[in-house]
Amino acid sequence: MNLNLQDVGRTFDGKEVVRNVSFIAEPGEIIGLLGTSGCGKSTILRAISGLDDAYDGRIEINGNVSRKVQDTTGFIFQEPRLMPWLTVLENVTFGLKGSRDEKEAAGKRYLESVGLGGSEALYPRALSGGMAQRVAIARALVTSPEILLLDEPFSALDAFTKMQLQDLLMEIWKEYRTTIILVTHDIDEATYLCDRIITLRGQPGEMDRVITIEQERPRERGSRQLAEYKKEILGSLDLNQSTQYEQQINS
Ligand SMILES: Nc1ncnc2c1ncn2[C@@H]1O[C@H](COP(=O)(O)OP(=O)(O)OP(=O)(O)O)[C@@H](O)[C@H]1O
Repeated sequence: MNLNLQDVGRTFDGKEVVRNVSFIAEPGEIIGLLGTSGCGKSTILRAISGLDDAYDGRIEINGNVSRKVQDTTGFIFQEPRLMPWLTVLENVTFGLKGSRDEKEAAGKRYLESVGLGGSEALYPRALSGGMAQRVAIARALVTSPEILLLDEPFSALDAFTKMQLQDLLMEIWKEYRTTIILVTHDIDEATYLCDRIITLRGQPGEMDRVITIEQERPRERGSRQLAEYKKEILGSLDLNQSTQYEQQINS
């Protein structure tokens, strides 16, 4: 899946919040969008997703312009957004086309691949935050998306679960080679997962740097090389506009 953004911008009620965002994501590439709060990361993701069609500029998916939600796009949000009255398996297969047997088989397969084989009959209330987010990942994958849009998918999780799910995402990516656009506040997460990181800054948010992470996978968390990238990214962010990164400067 090739994704091409050309001069994408967005204005809400006369207020410009995103300006001139352009980049190409090659098939299988993982691109991180990083920037201080309010610089327009989620707005860009919503434009790519087709959930918002009132943006300026042009977004092409595999060479086609479309302002509608695509079947080939999967979403994972910060919170799992599961339906409490449906079982884990029903949550994953909800809205899927095909016979009941086909849907169940697909749901089970993807639950297995996120480490939740055997949990099909549970209800969301019985799940930990990490398990619930695994269900959300399975639900996104079950449609065989060519592009995955991730909006701070792990930021509500504790540090340990977060690392487990980042590694799970890497395993899934190795298998399916899905193009991934990842919005995150976590610089370590971005340097660990992404091929390229786009930093955004200002109001309206504009692209500042595009940083290619030239490191083989699997990467080593906390390595000297990733620390160098982190320094470069911190140098690009509007830190005086945000307290969000203070903790990350010191870690
Ligand atoms: N539907 C909307 N109507 C009006 N303003 C909006 C709307 N959606 C977003 N905005 C504004 O656009 C700006 C960018 O918001 P957005 O959520 O994209 O930022 P963000 O970088 O993802 O922030 P955060 O990191 O805090 O999630 C903000 O000033 C926000 O208030």
